[in-house]
Amino acid sequence: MITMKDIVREGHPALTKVSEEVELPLSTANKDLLQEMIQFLKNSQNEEIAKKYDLRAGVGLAAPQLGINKKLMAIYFQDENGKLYEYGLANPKVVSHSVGKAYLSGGEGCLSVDRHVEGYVPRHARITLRATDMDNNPVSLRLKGYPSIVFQHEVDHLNGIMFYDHINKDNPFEVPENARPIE
Ligand SMILES: CC(C)(C)[C@H](NC(=O)Nc1cc(F)cc(F)c1)C(=O)N(CC(=O)NO)CC1CCCC1
Ligand SMILES: [Zn+2]
Repeated sequence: MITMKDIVREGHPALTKVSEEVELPLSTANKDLLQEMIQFLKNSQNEEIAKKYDLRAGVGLAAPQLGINKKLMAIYFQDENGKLYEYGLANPKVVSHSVGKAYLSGGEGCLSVDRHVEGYVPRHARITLRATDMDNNPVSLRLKGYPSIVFQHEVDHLNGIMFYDHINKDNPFEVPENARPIE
């Protein structure tokens, strides 16, 4: 099972590399990896298991965070309406996005960053994301709000981008042009 010791931390080269697209249809190995990544997120949100294995509660995980530079990412969380987002995705791509921006009013963190980095992380408010899921089906997701932020955070990892790369150096809490806060 994946635990925190398997998650590489900032400074590790895998986090700043552009990852490779994976061959389709997904190999058994890549399917198993996506399944393990989703299981980590589920475990991390289970109080008992998280306590037993000292896991940080995570909503998304990208393969580079395991030192694996493949375009594979896992998402697991429920939005404020209780809608479950459970995805193991290969070769995700943001194919279109809104002009408008959005940011989490509390800023962002990262399972690979063991420090608090303050400031707003401006992202696209709405995106359309295309990928292949674990059953080798093409998926096209139209996302907004918190889900849009989570997916963008993970896709960034596949391109070697960390959340703090988006924070305005001169004024971390500057509200980006036509951006809206997500509470
Ligand atoms: C870095 C961490 C603070 C652990 C962050 N969790 C989070 O934002 N909140 C959270 C977690 C839960 F499990 C349940 C819940 F309701 C809320 C997170 O998982 N990530 C994912 C990550 O590091 N991926 O590489 C960071 C988030 C920042 C914005 C989107 C994802
Ligand atoms: Zn992260």
